Amino acid sequence: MNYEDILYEVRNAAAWITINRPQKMNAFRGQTCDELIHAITRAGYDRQISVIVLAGAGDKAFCTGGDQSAHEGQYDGRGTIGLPMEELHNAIRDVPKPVIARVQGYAVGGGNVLCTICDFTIASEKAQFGQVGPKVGSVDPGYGTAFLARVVGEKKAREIWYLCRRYSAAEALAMGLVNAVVPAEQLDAEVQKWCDEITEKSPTAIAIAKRSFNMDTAHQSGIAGMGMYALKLYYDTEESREGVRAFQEKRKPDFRRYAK
Ligand SMILES: CC(C)(COP(=O)(O)OP(=O)(O)OC[C@H]1O[C@@H](n2cnc3c(N)ncnc32)[C@H](O)[C@@H]1OP(=O)(O)O)[C@@H](O)C(=O)NCCC(=O)NCCSC(=O)c1cc(O)c2ccccc2c1O
Repeated sequence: MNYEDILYEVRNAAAWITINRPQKMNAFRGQTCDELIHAITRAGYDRQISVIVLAGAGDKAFCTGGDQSAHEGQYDGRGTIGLPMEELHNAIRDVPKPVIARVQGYAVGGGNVLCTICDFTIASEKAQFGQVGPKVGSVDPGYGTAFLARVVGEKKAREIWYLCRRYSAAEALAMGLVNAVVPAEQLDAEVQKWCDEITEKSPTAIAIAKRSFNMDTAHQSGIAGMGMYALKLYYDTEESREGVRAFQEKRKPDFRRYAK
């Protein structure tokens, strides 16, 4: 597969996969997800690779989730909602190698979900995290909600989703969403250090450990697949479209008329 939306580079035994859409704050469209699935699977089953790094190009954003300019009712790709999100999430979970999120800027919406699912997140002091779904007419009915609660606890996960606040790297570290925070200029060196430490270890032991960690929450994959059908129905409503329009028009959404 030729990549247009991502970059693929091998450094020592680490595959660095970078979302390369800085003009869209590294938001993903359908094609981006397909390329990410391909690259993660390629690295995951390449014997020369021991660890995968997921990154975003430029200074501003790791990833800001679904591309709101490629979103009208549903997104522009394949799958139930026009984005093969559940396949992408499963690819990160299923590859027998650790995946590290390298976060230098915004990890927002689906970008924050990617961090949540990755085995590790290493962040610059300038990174910011948060969910935006209920502000823009979206929600992740799978790992982004249920698995987030496993990572940061139920109360914090509900706060993150219901209030849609932004959290600094230090706050993310304190809540267990991030493994390490370093000054921006040390980020790549720190990530490479983690990669090199992993590379020294037994790949089979790590692969079994990863599967074993996944086992406890494996049912969430089924919930996510089913949840996509609910999300599709939601995306077809005026309530969801109001969220997307408000973001595009840079105004506050008016959701009150849809109160249940
Ligand atoms: C990221 C921000 C917090 C940045 O705010 P700031 O005020 O600094 O900058 P601007 O808001 O002015 O943005 C600058 C520039 O970037 C464009 N942009 C930012 N994000 C996106 C995006 N996601 N898509 C397209 N374009 C984006 C923005 O329009 C500006 O462009 P200009 O041309 O005007 O300069 C802030 O931008 C922000 O909060 N962004 C919201 C991002 C968003 O809505 N993301 C989608 C959330 S939904 C989602 O990710 C998602 C969808 C699904 O369907 C899922 C399904 C299943 C599981 C998970 C899913 C999922 O997570």
